[in-house]
Amino acid sequence: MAEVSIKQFSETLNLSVDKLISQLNESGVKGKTEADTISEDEKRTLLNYLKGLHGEVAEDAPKKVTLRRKQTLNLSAGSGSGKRTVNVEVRKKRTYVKKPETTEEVVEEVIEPIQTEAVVETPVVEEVVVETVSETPVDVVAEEVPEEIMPKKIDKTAAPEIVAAPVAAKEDHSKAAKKAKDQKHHDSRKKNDGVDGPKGKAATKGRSFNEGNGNGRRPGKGRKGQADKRHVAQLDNEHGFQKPTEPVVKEVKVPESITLAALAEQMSVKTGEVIKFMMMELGTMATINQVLDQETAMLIVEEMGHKAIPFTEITVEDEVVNQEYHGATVTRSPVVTIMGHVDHGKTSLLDYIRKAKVVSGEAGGITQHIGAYHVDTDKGGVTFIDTPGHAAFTAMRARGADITDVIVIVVAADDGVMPQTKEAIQHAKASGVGIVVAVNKMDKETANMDRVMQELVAEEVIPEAWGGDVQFVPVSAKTGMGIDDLLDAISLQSEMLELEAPTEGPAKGVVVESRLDKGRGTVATVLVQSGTLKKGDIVLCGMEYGRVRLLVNDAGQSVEEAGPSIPVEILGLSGVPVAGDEMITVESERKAREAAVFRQGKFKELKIARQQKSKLENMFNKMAEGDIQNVNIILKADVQGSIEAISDALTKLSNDEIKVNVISSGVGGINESDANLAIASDALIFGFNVRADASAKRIIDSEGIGLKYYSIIYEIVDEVKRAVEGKLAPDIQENIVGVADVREVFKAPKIGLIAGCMVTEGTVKRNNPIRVLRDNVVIYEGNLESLRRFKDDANEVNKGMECGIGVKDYNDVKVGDQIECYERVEVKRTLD
Ligand SMILES: Nc1nc2c(ncn2[C@@H]2O[C@H](COP(=O)(O)OP(=O)(O)OP(=O)(O)O)[C@@H](O)[C@H]2O)c(=O)[nH]1
Repeated sequence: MAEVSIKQFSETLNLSVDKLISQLNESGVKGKTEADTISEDEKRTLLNYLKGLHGEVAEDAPKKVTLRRKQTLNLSAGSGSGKRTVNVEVRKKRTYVKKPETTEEVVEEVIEPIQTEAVVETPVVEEVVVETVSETPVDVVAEEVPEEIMPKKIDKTAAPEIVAAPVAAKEDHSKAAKKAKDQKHHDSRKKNDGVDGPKGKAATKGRSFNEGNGNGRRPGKGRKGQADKRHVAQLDNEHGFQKPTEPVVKEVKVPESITLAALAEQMSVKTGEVIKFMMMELGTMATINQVLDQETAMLIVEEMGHKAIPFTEITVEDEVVNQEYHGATVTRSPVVTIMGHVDHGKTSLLDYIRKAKVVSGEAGGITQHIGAYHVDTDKGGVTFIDTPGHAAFTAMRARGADITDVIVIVVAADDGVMPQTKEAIQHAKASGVGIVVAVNKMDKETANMDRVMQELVAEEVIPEAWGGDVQFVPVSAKTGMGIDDLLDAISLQSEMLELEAPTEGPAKGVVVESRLDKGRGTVATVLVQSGTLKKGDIVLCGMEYGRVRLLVNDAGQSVEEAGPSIPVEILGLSGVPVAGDEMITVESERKAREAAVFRQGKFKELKIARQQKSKLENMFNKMAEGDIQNVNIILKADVQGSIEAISDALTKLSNDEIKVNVISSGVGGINESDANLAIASDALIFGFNVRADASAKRIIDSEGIGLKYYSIIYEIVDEVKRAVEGKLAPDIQENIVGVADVREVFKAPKIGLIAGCMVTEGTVKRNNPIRVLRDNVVIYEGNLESLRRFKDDANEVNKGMECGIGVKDYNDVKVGDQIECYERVEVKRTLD
């Protein structure tokens, strides 16, 4: 806590400077002036002194906080003019003892004795004290009793009011203050409960209104409260502190954590009062911005005379995500992912099953690729995820979508276990999903089932035939041999899983594929997991939402609904969701939109955090601090030679503390799989003379992956080297300023080849260097010879405009190429 001056502290305490100084003197903190600061220790000394003065225990003793609750009931007895109303007051007192060393709280309940004229114990569950407050014929109350003296009608549900404890005016101040303090716990609410003010007779012995505030006014809301408050304040000022009093009991919602200032605002009191209260009652020095936990905040609220209601903040998103899924459950089809080494026949197998089981069964249906399809077999339905490969599986799992029930590992009988087979086994084992092995290409002469079995045993995949629990099925995607057996094996495997899902209630599913279709807009393939998704439903899909305009099944037919384990395309989303995003139906579009907006906001925060982390500079800065030991790099390049050279050079930069790993490399543009791998392994992507394709760009942008393009080997190595060494010299940053698509190529007399282009991104500038890209690979680097709009020379051409480009010293531009215009900027790098 920052030090405050005596003057500031006196203002916080609502006390004159002189009074505070004199109290400090008395407590032993001598020689303070207005401008001096007061330390925490000095405040504590003052607090202990004042507590001693109030007859309270010193600071080290357990702290006691008392909470009271009072309820008033209205009982009627008799009838007609003899009808009597008896006000019953139930009091409950709860004392928390806060021990100094521990946070343990001892809770004891005591009965508050009330001085009354007639005390009767009633058989209520809680211990009860009943006080006869008024005896008035009910019938005459409204008309005949003047408001001034009319007993306030009791509303059983009304919250009690509070005023300060009245104290006999003639008592000397110190005595009065002591009494006020003593009686605060006993009396403060008793007089303010809204049942006081009996006609001409004090409800409480020896504490009539006249005696209490000396003005004869009935205690209640408004002026009475102020009068009492003033009075007590005056008395309390003798000691510099006054118990905060509020005329209205508020229901204060207390979240899991709240700042002191926010809590004060909720109670409509000044922050100073809460600080003072905490100091006096809890012996804690608090600041305005101090965050209080729910328990402490509730204690303060209750003790300051309000009603604390604990609550956990529930966002629309929580509400939407945690909705109940109910209804009768039905057995659902298993969801199968096929994995295996390249060329072992994954696609052929999927195609064979699809052709055999879907097209034949659905005459007229147009088979289309939607990323998943459902087949019916004699043993029941099976849903195949039609995005073979580990990348898709990893991408989904990276997003927390474990949709697969069975993994089929395809191993070519003539090739055996290969690196990606091992990888597939690892993926399957990591996900805990059951395996079925399809030994493919059994039609080939060189097929060797035994060899495959032996090699898989070495990978701890033991066939049933050899006493293990994995079914091995010999198949041929070429001849169709064993395909039915494979489907049977899948059904058997899934029977053991007892797959069930509710068919009613809100639908829930996972996005398997998504794209932006020119004619149809956003198209997402969703695999429904539970409930039934219907046309017209409102859905929340990752960060997108919308009303389902159309549902299309895997045969290209429009359908009305889709139940568990059925894949369907949905149209009508606000944007393109990402594979692996969860889809849920939401009752209203407003809620769906709010949840989507909330997620977008949250995502931005995450993205910023990730971007910060994935920036090369930050990565290396962190390394300098010794945080990061491994730097993972995915390297894509135009030719194999560059990959080898760069990989070698980068790996050699590793030292004892830092390891530079090129975890994946390859020839060609940066694709979706590279981007997913970067997410999964927290890697940076380096593109050497290659660019990211559209889908990779989408992931890179949305996930904030670190991506850098280079065209000179020594630059890439040098930059990493400098960064590793922590010498972040000024950086030459390359910015792509414009991209133009080549639409036509024609020969102009004297000038040479002219590319008729459309600028698709940014601005193409006459004087900037350019590169020619073919299929996302750089094929030429140079400058512009000419840039023309119609017949005129132009310095710049903006996005959406056509232009003619002549590339200097290059005559091989073709339709479909891209001309990328870039600039080099020197960016000063700093270590922070
Ligand atoms: N003889 C024979 N050839 C097969 C069989 N299954 C697949 N092939 C052939 O093997 C080659 C690779 O098959 P794909 O289905 O493309 O293999 P894949 O595992 O999907 O390959 P990637 O998609 O590249 O990973 C193709 O030439 C197929 O015709 C089979 O059962 N018998």
